[in-house]
Amino acid sequence: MSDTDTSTPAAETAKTAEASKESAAKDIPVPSLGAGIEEEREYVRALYHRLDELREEKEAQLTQVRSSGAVGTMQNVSERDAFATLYEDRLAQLNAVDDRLVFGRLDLDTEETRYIGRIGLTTESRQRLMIDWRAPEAGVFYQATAFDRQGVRRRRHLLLKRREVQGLEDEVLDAALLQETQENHGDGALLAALTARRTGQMGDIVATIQAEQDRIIRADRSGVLVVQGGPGTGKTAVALHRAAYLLYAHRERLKSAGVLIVGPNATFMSYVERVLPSLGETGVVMSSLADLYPGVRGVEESDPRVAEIKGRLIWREIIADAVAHRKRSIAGPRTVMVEGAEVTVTPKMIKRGLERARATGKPYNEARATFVKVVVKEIAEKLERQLQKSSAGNDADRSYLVEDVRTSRDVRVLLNLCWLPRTPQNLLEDLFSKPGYLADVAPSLSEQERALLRREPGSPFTLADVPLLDEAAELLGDLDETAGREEARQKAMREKDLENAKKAVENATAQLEEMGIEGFLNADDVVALNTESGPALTAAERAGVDRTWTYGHIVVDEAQELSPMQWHVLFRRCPLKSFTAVGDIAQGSSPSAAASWQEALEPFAADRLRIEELTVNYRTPRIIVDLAERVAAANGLDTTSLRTVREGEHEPVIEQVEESELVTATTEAVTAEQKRLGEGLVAAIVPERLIGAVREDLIATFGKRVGRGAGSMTQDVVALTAEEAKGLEFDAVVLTEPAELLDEARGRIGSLYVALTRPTHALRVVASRELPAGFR
Ligand SMILES: Nc1ncnc2c1ncn2[C@@H]1O[C@H](COP(=O)(O)OP(=O)(O)OP(=O)(O)O)[C@@H](O)[C@H]1O
Repeated sequence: MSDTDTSTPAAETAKTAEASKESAAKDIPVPSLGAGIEEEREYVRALYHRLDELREEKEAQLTQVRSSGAVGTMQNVSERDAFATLYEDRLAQLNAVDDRLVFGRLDLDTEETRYIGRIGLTTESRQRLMIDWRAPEAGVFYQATAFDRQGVRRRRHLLLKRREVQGLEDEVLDAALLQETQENHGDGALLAALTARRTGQMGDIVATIQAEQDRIIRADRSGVLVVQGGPGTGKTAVALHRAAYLLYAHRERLKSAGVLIVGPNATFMSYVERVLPSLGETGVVMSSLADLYPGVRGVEESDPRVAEIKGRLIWREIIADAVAHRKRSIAGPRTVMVEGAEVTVTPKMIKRGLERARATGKPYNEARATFVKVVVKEIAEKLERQLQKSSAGNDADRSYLVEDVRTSRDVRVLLNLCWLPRTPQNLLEDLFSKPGYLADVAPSLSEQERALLRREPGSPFTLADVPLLDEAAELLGDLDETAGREEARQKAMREKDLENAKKAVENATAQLEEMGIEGFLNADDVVALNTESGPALTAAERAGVDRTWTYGHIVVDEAQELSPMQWHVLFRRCPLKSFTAVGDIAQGSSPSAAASWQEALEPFAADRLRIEELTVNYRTPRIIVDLAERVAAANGLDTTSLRTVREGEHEPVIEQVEESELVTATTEAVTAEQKRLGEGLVAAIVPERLIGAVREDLIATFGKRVGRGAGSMTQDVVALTAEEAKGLEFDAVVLTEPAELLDEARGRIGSLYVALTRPTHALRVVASRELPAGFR
């Protein structure tokens, strides 16, 4: 296809007919039911050939569109940018799905064969080569069982390494077929995935999604879906695949509104960041709870009591009162100087301004603009009357007076005294550094609680401050009253440009489809991608920097940790209340962690709550889960007993050492695990107090192989606190001084339970103190 093709419609039709005759002859033969690995390899090569072809086409189109001022029917720069964005997006998607492009094959009762892969692919002549895993026709690949075949005779897993088929795994569901074909047995695709070495970066599970997970992934978008599941049951994996599924099934709506994925911290976000791109989806916003307020990264709140207080919903009222508190009239008349003239401002004049501003119903800073306008006008009129009087009725034009009043220093001071312009940051800073102010607006907090909140001005904002900043921003509104107008003007201009772009894309849609790949952006998507902020920013990028952006869906991981205020902020960002929240009530360790999902979500979505449960642990072997469950039970934590996929080969090892040896013993334990595994990722989970020393000691032994947080491919040793280990997993874990981890969490067993369930293969405990109950 060429954007500059000027052939007549008749000539075009003739050409297309010829082309499809030619390509029909080139239909790619689908390997038969009895096909072995060589035939499958050939087919997979054909799939990659098609992928490469599409990629080349896209690259050529992109080069062409970039190098030309205006192409074909495109009339302006905006159109060109829209096309460039479209091609770049598609190219990024085609590149992202290269690794293990295809993973499944279905043979059906109808004799139809379907290949299942990361995206849908068709030839130019519309032969369907591969189906997107999210398409309805692919659903049976995950759902069919021997008891409920759903028309499936055989499910075949194609095990690829990069582009190469390395093996086949067959599950024959139709008994009659067992006689006819030779089954390919192996380790099992699922087991192979589960025992594979960890890299420090989460991978997708698209090839081996299990039926109970698939049902959740494809569940209806509306309402709040809570997925409760013990450690390692695939909650994070399911949440991310669900985001990809929803983007596929509701592309129109979600591509422009965006999907937000929220996780507990930056380490976790970088652990999961590659999953969605590997599924061909890039249009999501990922944010940790600390980053939800643009421009601020909340630091850890060091006192859990403070975090708990700041998590309460009463802050909606406290902040509303704090905002209202800074509006007041004056006690008596005040004289101000305007360009050498004295004017007396009366409380009545101020009151009229306050009332008019209040009547606008706008947020604080925006209503202040009305207040300023009204009072300035009142003063100017009074001044004019005075001048008229003193110049004996001289009716000269005195329209300049308004500007004189506005710029008078006295007037500005007076206006600020009555109605101070505020930012969320300075409002919070005042609340926490001025005890009198807090006492006035937060009578519901005890004196002791207020004392705990006290801090010096200039202290960094914390994780627990983030929702309070957001609440304040909502009530304060935009500080710069002119910003909105300029934005509106630019928006109108862009809308006009984009209407043209949309027309151009529509013209080309038919041709785009012929490129043979499903799920292309349509004209609306292109417009949506470009509206308001120009072609350089995608919807996701714009949403990420805009606090007031409302999303089409929000996914929350480790949702049990959220405080009521954090939920409050998230619900504001999705007025549709379309949520997927995954977590484990038993793993709760934050001071605001909820005791039940109902309790956590009732204030926001009582009638829209659905709870699903995942019950199989895919990560941790039985022998380690047994220990974790024993420790949990002995410490009064109520966990549902998990089924596990693997028994495990390595019994947990417990070493008792002297206090002074803790650090070196940790390094030795890491070394021992490294040796035992041969290759893989080993984590030392240690108390906060020891993290620095352990890291240093590990670096002395392992050098650059040591990383903190989610390691990259080259880092195979990491040292973290229990809090940081949340949601992550490692081939082996060395757990240092569990009794201290329990102290750190003020006796809450949740984070120790989390630490014990991180390994995929082995666990070693190093302790100097007495072990918490349940370890022996
Ligand atoms: N169907 C599956 N196929 C292959 N691997 C899977 C499957 N389901 C889960 N896993 C793997 O199991 C591990 C645990 O999954 P995940 O991290 O999503 O669990 P989780 O429930 O979020 O755990 P936690 O609550 O302990 O953080 C991951 O390595 C994931 O890739």
